[in-house]
Amino acid sequence: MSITPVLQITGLTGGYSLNKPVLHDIALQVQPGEMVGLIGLNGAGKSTTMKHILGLMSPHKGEIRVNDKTRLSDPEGYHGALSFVPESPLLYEEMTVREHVEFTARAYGVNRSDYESRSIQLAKLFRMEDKMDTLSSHLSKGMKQKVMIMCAFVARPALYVIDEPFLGLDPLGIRSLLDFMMDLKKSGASILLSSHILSTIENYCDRFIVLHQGKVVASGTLEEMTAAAGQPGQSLEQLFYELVQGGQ
Ligand SMILES: Nc1ncnc2c1ncn2[C@@H]1O[C@H](COP(=O)(O)OP(=O)(O)OP(=O)(O)O)[C@@H](O)[C@H]1O
Repeated sequence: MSITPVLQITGLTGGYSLNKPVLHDIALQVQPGEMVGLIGLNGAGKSTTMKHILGLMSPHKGEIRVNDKTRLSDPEGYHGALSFVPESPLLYEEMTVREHVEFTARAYGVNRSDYESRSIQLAKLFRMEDKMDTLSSHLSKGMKQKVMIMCAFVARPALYVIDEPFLGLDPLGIRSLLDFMMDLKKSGASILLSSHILSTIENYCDRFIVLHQGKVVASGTLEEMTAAAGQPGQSLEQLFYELVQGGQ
């Protein structure tokens, strides 16, 4: 019996205007318990792909399924099954860290005791315990990013969509985030992660999808991709460089 992917994108063409698509016939899957790295140069289409998954943009063509549901067939089931960490923090200046996390937990229907235990765990993990009652406007850049991460992780959806989360995080924050994502994965969650820090994600992601100029130019495990390129043993960074430099 085949397993239903948590995220299945088929034939996605999309972008900001109908006559100038940014994404061209994208196909990708994320299986339960899998962490997939979405990599590409600036402007390759990573964030645009994520905006389509989140339903902030509608495909020109193609289909996106989360837990086998589409946004149109089951909007609640679709949106309730995913949470998002954006590239830049988007916070309410007048709300404290605790209020952000609590508000998000309520929106996802997390019960009180789970909210309490998870928020204590996340505050400790990201060293934010003494900032829980601080207004978001009084936080440093990296702390704001940590609030976005804590909000995404207070819920336990099937799929986390995480756009370049390491920017602004200190080395301890990066390690905490990676360790936490590994724990989530072990518990069966799926993660689609975009990042430019290839040397870091190389050791954490199960598979990679290389986007270049809005197209998938390679995908698979590092071993599969390096074998396909005839370069076994290459690092992700070396392979990526060779895959994209020809198209510049
Ligand atoms: N709001 C927008 N309106 C019009 N075009 C946009 C908009 N946002 C992005 N684009 C264009 O879409 C293309 C893909 O951009 P996207 O933000 O998806 O790239 P990315 O891979 O996430 O890059 P980065 O690594 O810099 O975050 C680029 O050509 C960009 O100029």
